Amino acid sequence: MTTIPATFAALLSGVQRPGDFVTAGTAALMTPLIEVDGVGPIALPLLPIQAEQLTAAAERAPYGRGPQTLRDESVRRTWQVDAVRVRIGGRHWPPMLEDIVGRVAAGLGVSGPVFAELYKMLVYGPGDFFLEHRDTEKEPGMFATLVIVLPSLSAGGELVVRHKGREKRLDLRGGDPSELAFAAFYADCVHEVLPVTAGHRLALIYNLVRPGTERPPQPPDYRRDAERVTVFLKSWGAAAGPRKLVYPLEHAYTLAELDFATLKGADAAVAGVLAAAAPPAGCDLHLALLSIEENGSAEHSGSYSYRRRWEEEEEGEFEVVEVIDRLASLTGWRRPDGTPGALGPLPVEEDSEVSPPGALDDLVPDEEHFQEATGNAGASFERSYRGAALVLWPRGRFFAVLSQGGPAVALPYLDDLAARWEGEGGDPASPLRAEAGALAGAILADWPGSGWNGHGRLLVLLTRLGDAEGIKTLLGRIADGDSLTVEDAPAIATACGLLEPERADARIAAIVAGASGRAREACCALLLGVARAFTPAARGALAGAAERLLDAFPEANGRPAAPPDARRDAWPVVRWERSLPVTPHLVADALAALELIAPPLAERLAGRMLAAPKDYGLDAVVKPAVFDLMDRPEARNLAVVERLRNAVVDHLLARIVEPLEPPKDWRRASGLPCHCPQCRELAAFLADPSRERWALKAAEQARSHAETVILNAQADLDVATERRGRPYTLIGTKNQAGYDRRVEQRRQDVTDLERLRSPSVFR
Ligand SMILES: O=C(O)CCC(=O)C(=O)O
Ligand SMILES: [Fe+2]
Repeated sequence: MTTIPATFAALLSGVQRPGDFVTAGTAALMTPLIEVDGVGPIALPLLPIQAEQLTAAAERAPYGRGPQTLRDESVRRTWQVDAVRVRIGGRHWPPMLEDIVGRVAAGLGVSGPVFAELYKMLVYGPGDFFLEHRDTEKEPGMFATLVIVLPSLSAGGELVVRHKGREKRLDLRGGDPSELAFAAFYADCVHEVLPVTAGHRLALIYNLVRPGTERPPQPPDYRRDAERVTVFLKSWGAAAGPRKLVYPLEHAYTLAELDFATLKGADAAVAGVLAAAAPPAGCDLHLALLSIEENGSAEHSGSYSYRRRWEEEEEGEFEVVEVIDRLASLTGWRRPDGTPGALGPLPVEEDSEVSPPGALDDLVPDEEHFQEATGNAGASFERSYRGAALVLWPRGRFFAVLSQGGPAVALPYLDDLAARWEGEGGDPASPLRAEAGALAGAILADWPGSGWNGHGRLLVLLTRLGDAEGIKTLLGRIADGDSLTVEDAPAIATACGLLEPERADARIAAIVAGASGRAREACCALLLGVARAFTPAARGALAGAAERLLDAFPEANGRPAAPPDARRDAWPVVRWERSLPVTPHLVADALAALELIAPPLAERLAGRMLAAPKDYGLDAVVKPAVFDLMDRPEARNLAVVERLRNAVVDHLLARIVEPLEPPKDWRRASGLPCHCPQCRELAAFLADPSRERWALKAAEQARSHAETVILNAQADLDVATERRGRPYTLIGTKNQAGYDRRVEQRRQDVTDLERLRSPSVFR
C-alpha cells in the first residue's frame, strides 16, 4: 500500500535542479577602475556631471527587432556605450565578477563553466526606459543576460522580468554606495525597464555564455510538478491521514542559515515547488531544524582486551546494542517569506509523517557518546542527529499539529487565543471563540489521563472560555488517568463552578474514586475547594464524591472501607494503599470537606478514626488534626471537632492522672520483645533493684542482637562496647530515660490540655 508520505516523496522525486527564470542579489563593491573612451575614469557613485559627460559620449541605443535594427524612442530611450569603448579594471574586479557569475549561475540552476562577456554600458537619464522585449542571442552559447547596476543616485528604473505567466519586479538601486545590485534572467524571458524618474541609472549588460555545443540551458520548469503536488495536498487535507508531512532536506543548515532563500541544490528546488503548491492547496509550509536524540544500551566490541591495551581512551571499543529511547523533534520554524514561525518544538511521528518513509533510518550521527558499565547498569550510549526539513500540514489540521507538542506548546497558544477573545469583548458567537474552541477540542483529543501535567492550566483556560463540555471531558480524563495533584485542585474547583452540581458531583466522585489511593491530599483539597465554590444549598449534590472520599480512609481493621451503599457499584473500586500514611492535615481537610457537604459523613470519618487508634493515633493524628481544625474559624465550632476534641482530652487526662515518680532503686521496666536465653537474662537484670551494670562478653553477633533489642524496647540502659580482650564486652548501665520521657510527656500533655480547653476558641 502506498502511503501518503510515500506518494508525496514520489511526486517530488523529479524535482532535482534548483533555479528560476530570474535571480538577483547584491554584492559589496570594492571600487573598480572604469574607463570610458572619450570620458576617462568614472567615479562612483556616479556624479551628475559625469552622467552628462557619459551621455554626451554615448549614442542613443538602437532597438533590435529580428534582423533589423531600429531606433524608435517610443520603444526604447536610453544611452549606450559599446563594450569596446569600456575598460573595467582594478585588483578586486575580476574576483568580484566571478563571484557574481557563480551566484547567478546557481540562481538560474546552471552547472558547469559560465562566462560573462561585457556587451554594453547603459546610462538612463530622467524619463529614459526600455519597453518589454526579449534579448537576441548575440553569440553562440549565450543563454542569459546579466545586469549589474552600479551605485548612483536615481529613482524609478525597475527591471521587470516575465516568464510563463510569472513576473518579478526588481529594484536594482543598491541601498548603499558601497554595494552593487545585479540580476540575471534566461534569454527567452520578456523584460522591461520602467522609466527612470530622477537622476541616472548606470548599468553594465553582460551576455552569460556557456561554451559547448549542447542545447543552451533552460530554466527548470516545475509548474506541472507543483500542480500535481497541489492536487495531492488537497486530497490529503480532505481525507484522513497524518497530521503533517516532514520532508528531510539533503543539506545541513544551522539555525542562522535556515531560510527558504538560501537553501542549496535540490533542497531549493523542492522548497520552490512546495512554496508554489502549498498555498492553493490550503496547506501551511515551514522550514524547521530536525533533531533526533537517541539513547540505549551498548557493549564492548569483540577486540576488547587487545584494543584496551593500546587505545585506552578510544570510544571505538563500543558498539550500540539496542536503541531504547528515540525522539525526533522540530524547532527553529521559518515561513516561506523568511519570517520566523510562532511555533514551539513539535515531535515527529516517525511511523506516519516522514517522507519518504524511512528517510530518518540509518542516519550517521553527528554526536555519539558511550558510557562505561557501572555497578548496576550496563554500558550505554547517547547520540544525536541534526538536520533540517520542510514541514507542511493542511491548515485545517493546524490545531491538531499544535497539540502534538503537548501542553507546553499548545497551552500558550490557547492562552493567547483566549486573551484575544476576551480582549474583543468575549462574545460567545465570535470567530475567535470558535477558533479557541477548536484548539481546545484538539488538545483534549490528545490529552492523556496521566503523563501530561498542566490539568490545572487547561482547566483555567476552559473556564475562561466557558467551555463546560471541555471541562467535563477533561475531568473524565483526569479520573481515568490517576495523576491528580494538589496544585490542580483549585482550578478543578473553579471549573466545576461552571457545571451543574450533579454533573460536578459525578465527575469529582469519579476522580476521587480513581485517584484517592495515591492522591488523597489532592482529593481532599479538591472536594474542599469544590464545596466552597458551591452555595451551601448546592453542596449536598456532592454527596457521591464525598462518600468516595470517605472510602479512602481505612476502617478499624485497616481494610479499605466498603460503604454499604447501593450506588457503590456505579463507581470504580477505590484503590486505597495501606502503606500510605494518614497525616493530620489530610484528616483535617477531609473532615472539613465532608462537613461542608454532608455532616453525617464527617461523623462517620470521626467514628472511624476513634475506633482505629492504630491507624489514627490519638497523639500522632487526632490531636494535631484537632489543633489544625481549631485554627480554622469555619471549622472550630463543628460538632465533629468537638467530639474528637473530647476524645483527645479524655486521653490526655487519663495519662495525666497516672503516678509520676523517679525510680527509687535500680528496678526498671523489663518487658522485652525477645525471649532468647540472653534476652531473658537481660530482662532479669533490668528487673533487679540492686544491679546497675550488665556486661556481655560475647561474639559480635550476640552483642549486636542485645543492642538492637535494648534500642527497640527503649530500655533504660546506656550501652557501650569495651574493646579489651577478645571477644569484646558490651556494657549496659542503667539510667532513667523512661522517667525523663514521661516527665516531658506530662509537660506536653498539660500544655495541650490547656490549649484544648481554652475558652477563647470554644464558645
Ligand atoms: O538596463 C537594464 O536593466 C536592461 C537592459 C536590457 O534589457 C538590454 O540591454 O537588452
Ligand atoms: Fe534586454
